[in-house]
Amino acid sequence: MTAGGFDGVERRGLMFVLSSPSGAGKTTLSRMLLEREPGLKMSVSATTRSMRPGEVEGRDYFFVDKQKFETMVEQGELLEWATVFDNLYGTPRAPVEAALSAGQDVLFDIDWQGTQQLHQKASVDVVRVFILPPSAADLEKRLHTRAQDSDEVIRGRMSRATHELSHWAEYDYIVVNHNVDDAFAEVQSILKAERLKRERRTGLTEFVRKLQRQLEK
Ligand SMILES: Nc1nc2c(ncn2[C@@H]2O[C@H](COP(=O)(O)OP(=O)(O)O)[C@@H](O)[C@H]2O)c(=O)[nH]1
Ligand SMILES: Nc1ncnc2c1ncn2[C@@H]1O[C@H](COP(=O)(O)OP(=O)(O)O)[C@@H](O)[C@H]1O
Repeated sequence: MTAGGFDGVERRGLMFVLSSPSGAGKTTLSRMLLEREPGLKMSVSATTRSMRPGEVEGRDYFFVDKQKFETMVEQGELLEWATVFDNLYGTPRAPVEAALSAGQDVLFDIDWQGTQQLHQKASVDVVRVFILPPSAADLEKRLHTRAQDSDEVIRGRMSRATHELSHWAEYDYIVVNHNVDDAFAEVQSILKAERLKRERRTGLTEFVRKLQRQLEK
């Protein structure tokens, strides 16, 4: 799991997790990160929920039925999985392992249950970021402006928000999404700083040795 360091120092790939109550802005921030951050690949989850207008199979999710999802669980094909809003969601293992071994970082839009499972499996490689909405009224407004769910589904998402929120303290970083450009800048800074962490930079010893040899000449 060695990522080509952008400054010539090899490092281990990391798993960058964004969680939030539904509607706080994870999908928006994920898309911005993927557009602007080279070396970052989205983990596309499998889900039993139905496709929303505008969603694309294989880009937003792999849409599967319950039977197929259960087979994936039985065959150990999922790195983590959980039930959210009465639907099943899970992270296919193979693409994550392939991306990490090809030297890429992986971005996850998963809930607190999945984050806990990933952290148990690979704690040092997992960076957990929780996105907060500025207020409950903003959250509800965003769910309505997204215009992809019925009023009943939105009510369900709002009532679940309290539960999702209660897990905020299990995360390494908290970003309040008032303004999308500011929130994006914060998330991007977290990624940049985490990429520079000494413990991930497997090539540092060799790099410093080389520097020392140069200095001794
Ligand atoms: N544990 C887990 N949660 C997931 C996965 N994929 C998506 N989720 C979470 O499921 C929740 C519902 O996702 P979705 O139906 O797309 O609605 P959204 O909240 O509007 O993005 C969100 O909290 C996602 O982060 C996954 O593979 N594993
Ligand atoms: N800072 C923001 N201010 C206003 N609207 C936002 C902001 N961030 C996201 N949105 C909008 O809120 C809605 C929900 O955002 P989305 O990224 O789909 O949230 P999530 O993936 O967390 O459910 C979308 O319509 C999105 O364009």
